[in-house]
Amino acid sequence: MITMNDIIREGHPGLRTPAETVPVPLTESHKELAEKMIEFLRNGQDPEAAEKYDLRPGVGLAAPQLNEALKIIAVRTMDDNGEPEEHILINPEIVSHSRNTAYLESGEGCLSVDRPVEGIVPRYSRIKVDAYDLNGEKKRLRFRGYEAIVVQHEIDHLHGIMFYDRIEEFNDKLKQPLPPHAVIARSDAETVI
Ligand SMILES: CC(C)(C)[C@H](NC(=O)Nc1cc(F)cc(F)c1)C(=O)N(CC(=O)NO)CC1CCCC1
Ligand SMILES: [Zn+2]
Repeated sequence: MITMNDIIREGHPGLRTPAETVPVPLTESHKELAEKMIEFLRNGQDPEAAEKYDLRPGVGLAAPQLNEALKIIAVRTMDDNGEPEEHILINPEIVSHSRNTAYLESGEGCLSVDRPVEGIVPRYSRIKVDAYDLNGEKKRLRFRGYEAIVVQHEIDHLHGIMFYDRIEEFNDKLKQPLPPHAVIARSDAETVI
């Protein structure tokens, strides 16, 4: 099983290595890796397992964080009814997105970053993603709200992009604040304008 020791931290070149497209249908070993990634998120969100194996409560994980330069991401968030929603996305591509942007009011963190980094991370409010599932079936998914932010954070890892690469500085030259973004409260993950 994956534990925090398997996750590489900032400074490790693996986090800046662009991931390779995964051959479809998946090899057994790539399927196994994807399943271990989603299991890591399940364990991290189970208080007992998280305590027992000392896991951070992950909502998303990208293969490069395991020093595997492969286009595989796993996402596990709660839907509006508090039910877990899991996605394993192979070779995910954002094919279209909203013009609107959104961000988490409390900023973002990362399983590969062991320090708090202040600042807002602009994301698209809604995205359309083409990807393959574990069985090699092609699918087109739509994400919005908190889940869209997690998926964008993970797809960034496939391109060697860390969340803080996107933190905008207030444009002090013009002394103007950033253009209006929809703010997503971490708790209810509803878009609050
Ligand atoms: C870095 C860490 C803090 C562990 C973050 N977890 C997280 O936000 N958990 C969470 C959030 C809630 F709103 C409610 C809840 F129950 C648990 C996370 O997994 N990631 C994923 C990651 O590092 N992927 O590479 C960071 C998130 C920041 C924004 C999107 C993903
Ligand atoms: Zn991350």
